Amino acid sequence: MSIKYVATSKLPTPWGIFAMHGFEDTETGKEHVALTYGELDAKTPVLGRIHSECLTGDALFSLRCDCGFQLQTAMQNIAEAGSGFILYLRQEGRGIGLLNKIRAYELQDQGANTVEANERLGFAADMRKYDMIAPMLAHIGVTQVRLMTNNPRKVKAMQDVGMDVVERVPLQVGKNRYNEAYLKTKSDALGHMMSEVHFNDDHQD
Ligand SMILES: Nc1nc2c(ncn2[C@@H]2O[C@H](COP(=O)(O)OP(=O)(O)OP(=O)(O)O)[C@@H](O)[C@H]2O)c(=O)[nH]1
Ligand SMILES: [Zn+2]
Repeated sequence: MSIKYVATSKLPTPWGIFAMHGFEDTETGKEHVALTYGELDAKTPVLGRIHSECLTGDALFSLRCDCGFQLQTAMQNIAEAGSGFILYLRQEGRGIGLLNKIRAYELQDQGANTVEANERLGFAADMRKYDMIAPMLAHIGVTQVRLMTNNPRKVKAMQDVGMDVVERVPLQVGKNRYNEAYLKTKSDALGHMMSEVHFNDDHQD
């Protein structure tokens, strides 16, 4: 793993002006982004999120998952807290890539769940790696984190690279009729920590 810092710019958003730091993984060619807001202090726990790319949810308004809702809520929470970070990791589809995720969605349209679909395509349920987070967090000066996630593997990934996860902050948003089964599978088969949540909207067919 070789992560190279490339450049930093401003990123104005509906929630405030973030700084956007670009990184390149020179082995895979993947381009990752860290967003920071406010002053980050290595001696103080910082509110943050590790977010895996989901083109469909983050950019195309898909209701099949909760990704876009989580990203927006995380950015809003950080702005309200006055400081924080988001690592936006380019590992679409839990690491299988966009086109394989569309293949997996096709199988899900025929009745498979999110884990079965991956496995039928010859992939593990979750192919993500988190070894890029250590150099990215070192660059932005974060060592203690209040991590917004429901995924215990992300907490472990941070601890494995020496981060102090002082708190896990649940991030349960965006439940709707189209992602209800997906969220249940995340909880039942992928180990996500989800309590019963109410629907956030009532989208009709
Ligand atoms: N293979 C596959 N990937 C999916 C599917 N639905 C969503 N994804 C991907 O799952 C990933 C979700 O990432 P995150 O939101 O960072 O994380 P998470 O593991 O759900 O954990 P949280 O931090 O609790 O949100 C993204 O890479 C999505 O593209 C699916 O049905 N199949
Ligand atoms: Zn998604």
